[in-house]
Amino acid sequence: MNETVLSRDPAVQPQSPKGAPLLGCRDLGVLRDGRWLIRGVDLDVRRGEIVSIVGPNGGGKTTLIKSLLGIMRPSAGQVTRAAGIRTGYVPQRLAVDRTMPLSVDRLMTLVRRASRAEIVAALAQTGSDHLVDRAVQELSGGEFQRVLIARALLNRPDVLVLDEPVQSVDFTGQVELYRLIASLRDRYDCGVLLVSHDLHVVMRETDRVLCLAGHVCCTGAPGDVSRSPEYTRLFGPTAAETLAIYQHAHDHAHGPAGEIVTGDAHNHFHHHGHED
Ligand SMILES: Nc1ncnc2c1ncn2[C@@H]1O[C@H](COP(=O)(O)OP(=O)(O)OP(=O)(O)O)[C@@H](O)[C@H]1O
Repeated sequence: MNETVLSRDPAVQPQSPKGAPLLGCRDLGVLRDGRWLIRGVDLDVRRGEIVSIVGPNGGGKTTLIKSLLGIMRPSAGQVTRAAGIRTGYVPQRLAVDRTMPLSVDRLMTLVRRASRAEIVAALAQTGSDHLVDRAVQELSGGEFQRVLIARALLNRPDVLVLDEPVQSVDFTGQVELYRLIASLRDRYDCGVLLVSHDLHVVMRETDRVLCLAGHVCCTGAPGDVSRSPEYTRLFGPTAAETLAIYQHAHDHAHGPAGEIVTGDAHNHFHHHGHED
């Protein structure tokens, strides 16, 4: 493992202290085709913390991170970004066709140039340097995700943004991947923003959770987590079986677009509320 190749050069960019806000938004909204995909979202990712965005399909998780990264244009509110920070992004989907012949080495440099030494060093950070000459289409789901994380590390990010990093990975692999992400946070003292469908594995390594269903349903520390039938309905029975679930009382419902619906909430998309 070569720490020096990827280490930050303080002469080039002084690092802000732990806890310093790096990336976030205020009252962020994205309107497309007359529909608010997300609305009124406040978020901060600070140096040294892992923030997880959870929520149902179509809840706007990808929309939020793409807006934070400048890939999608917000329609309301503000993105806040500390001066000079670098981001590393592990997208949910890659524009490259995984069935096309492509080596890991080449995949690593599709978006930004890097030397062979830098590529191998980045891969080593995710325990995948032995894969450098392999064909991408031969990789397992877990190996592929590790390579993508290594690729994001090439940018020496202050904030690592991962959109569903454990997709196509089995349960044990998911635990290992989240441990890896936590160890990268410790090693680089970066902030981490990650998206997940569910709560159960992500909770073990996360500092703060934001539940997004068009708007922020709730946000807080995983220490506040406990079981809740409403969350079981939202995230499925696995979440309830494997982990305490985010603590909040449930007092409203959301319609299909995430809007708050009052009245007979049980007939709606999901039903929950806030303690705070
Ligand atoms: N550019 C766009 N124009 C119009 N609608 C969009 C656009 N991008 C996303 N959407 C819609 O916005 C909603 C939120 O999508 P998004 O991908 O952000 O949700 P998500 O929470 O990441 O979902 P998933 O968990 O399925 O990945 C969806 O209904 C989607 O179809």
